[in-house]
Amino acid sequence: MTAGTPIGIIGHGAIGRDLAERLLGSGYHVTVLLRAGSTSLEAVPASVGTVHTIDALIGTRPALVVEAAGQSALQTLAPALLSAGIDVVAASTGALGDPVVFDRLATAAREGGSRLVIPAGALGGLDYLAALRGTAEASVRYTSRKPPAAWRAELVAAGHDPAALSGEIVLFEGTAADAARLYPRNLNAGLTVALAAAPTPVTVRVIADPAVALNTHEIEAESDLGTASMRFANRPSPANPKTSALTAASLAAAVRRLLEPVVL
Ligand SMILES: NC(=O)C1=CN([C@@H]2O[C@H](COP(=O)(O)OP(=O)(O)OC[C@H]3O[C@@H](n4cnc5c(N)ncnc54)[C@H](OP(=O)(O)O)[C@@H]3O)[C@@H](O)[C@H]2O)C=CC1
Ligand SMILES: O=C([O-])CC(=O)C(=O)O
Repeated sequence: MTAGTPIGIIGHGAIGRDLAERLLGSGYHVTVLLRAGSTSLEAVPASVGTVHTIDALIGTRPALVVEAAGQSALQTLAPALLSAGIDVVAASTGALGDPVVFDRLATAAREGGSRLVIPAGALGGLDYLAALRGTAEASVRYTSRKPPAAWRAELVAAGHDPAALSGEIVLFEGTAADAARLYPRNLNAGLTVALAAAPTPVTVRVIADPAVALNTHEIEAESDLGTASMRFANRPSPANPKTSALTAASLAAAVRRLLEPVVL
């Protein structure tokens, strides 16, 4: 990285704001894409550039762009960046559960000579899951376990009082794609696990658990190579309780990995 290397970020919410601070601190020049009239504009510091269109972001000639805005932003904005030869680091990986979206982005990257990068986000251990490819009898289970406060609306809709749960409630069990579609702001991590482990099948469970205080992600893998059990207990972002504070730190690590000469 040379000082002042331009980086783009889509979104300036809990993740985008934290990430921008981290990148500024490392000497990058940051430009944020926000919709005109967005309330997030108020919190953008003077040291960060702002643009309102994808063409204007491309015009800043970013070394790469990080999406931290939501599944629909990834789906609609990433193709133009990838086609223009700009690598995109995607936070909202859940959008890739739709095979049409996945193919559109993969085609844009192939044709533009760029890469769509899937970061670990709120998790870790993706290298282990990727290594299972081609291994017999492999299976992976991912469990998202968050405090009832993170699932207030869903619990009420299912007839539960979020403040009075005596034990865990399984809200969902099924595929990562269905989980990411049903819970677009909470279950990107399940799709990240599925992308890393593919074609190993992944079962996803979503649990509201009064016994946990943190956003907890559990990954269990079994195969001919052995077993793995990983657990990440993340503090929520102060700006958004659905989002783990780890996510912005993980995106900053992904930027370093892509732009610095020694790759971990
Ligand atoms: N991979 C992972 O492990 C994780 C992924 N995520 C993903 O990251 C996303 C962002 O999380 P978080 O920062 O907590 O969310 P926030 O709601 O705090 O912030 C979202 C930001 O994106 C902006 N935004 C939304 N849509 C667009 C758009 N089309 N164009 C430009 N800006 C847009 C919002 O501005 P405004 O609405 O004012 O326009 C806001 O600034 C989540 O929705 C989720 O998809 C989150 C946690 C973990
Ligand atoms: O940040 C988290 O704990 C996970 C999350 O919201 C997501 O996967 O979308």
